[in-house]
Amino acid sequence: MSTPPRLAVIHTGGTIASRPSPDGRGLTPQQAPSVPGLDGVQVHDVQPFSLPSPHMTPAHMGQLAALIETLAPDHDGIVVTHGTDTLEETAFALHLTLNVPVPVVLTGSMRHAEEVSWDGPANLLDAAHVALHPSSRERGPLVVIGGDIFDARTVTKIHTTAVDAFGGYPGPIGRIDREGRTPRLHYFARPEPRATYRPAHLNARVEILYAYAGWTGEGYAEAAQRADGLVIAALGTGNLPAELLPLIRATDKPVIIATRTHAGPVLPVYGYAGGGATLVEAGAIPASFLNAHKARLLLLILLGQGLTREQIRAVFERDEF
Ligand SMILES: NC(=O)C[C@H](N)C(=O)O
Repeated sequence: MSTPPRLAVIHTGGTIASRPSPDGRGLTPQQAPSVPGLDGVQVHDVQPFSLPSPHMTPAHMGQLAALIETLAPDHDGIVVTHGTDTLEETAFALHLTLNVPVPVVLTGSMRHAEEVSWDGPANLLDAAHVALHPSSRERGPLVVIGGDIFDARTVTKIHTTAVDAFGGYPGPIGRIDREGRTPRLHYFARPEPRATYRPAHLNARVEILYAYAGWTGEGYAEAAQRADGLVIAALGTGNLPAELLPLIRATDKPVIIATRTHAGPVLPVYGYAGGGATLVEAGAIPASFLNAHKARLLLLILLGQGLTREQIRAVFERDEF
């Protein structure tokens, strides 16, 4: 007789574990959900903490990575339930640091267990099927919501309330549906090799500044003084008002230029003061296609690994993530 597949489900909180709190103060994580209808699978539930995802920190992400590494040798797949607000950050931190042979799939829900449109069970079952599927191997951590399968590098939350709350350019890398009870899973591309990192710590201070028309650098000097590195959610292809150029030139810590635009790369093409080409000439590092909060995690991890500004530049320039 063949041994049943072994699935670990790590519960971390979020709406998928939430209900209205008895004191009437709103939703809070209370009870981890169980995977519905997974016949013949050995499920091992683990709950390292139970947090609303706005309370997640890089330290929790590191704790989660260590737990996954411990569980991986004895399981065929791992599902992580997580609040959706910062799910993409945890997924990307795991993408950058985890090197385990079994699929790791993050999921959550947008509606809680007492709503008519409760999407937790279906997302959890989809995530379990994806995690146990052999074609999910070697793809890095995945995110499964509403039947769509996303890569941790590109996935982002795109809606505050809709059930299909996740997207990101260029979109899902696969799809899971069910024919009756049989899962039907398709990937649209083959797995790619990926760099992983082993930071000694996740304590670097990396702050994000958000650019806007008329910004003359308010908050920049203070942030540059106290942080180990900065990320700027800049404009368009990575441009800023002219006043930022001398401030960036005077900063010897890494300054990463991401974009507040929701899709597309940062490219140093404009040569006016504050244009992307002038920022790079002044020492800034383009974030490629990473959004600001993912660029922040990559910088935090590279700083934790002790890389210099030029080594950090090389990682971003070569898309080694
Ligand atoms: N849908 C959700 O999970 C949102 C919730 N605020 C969280 O991220 O914990």
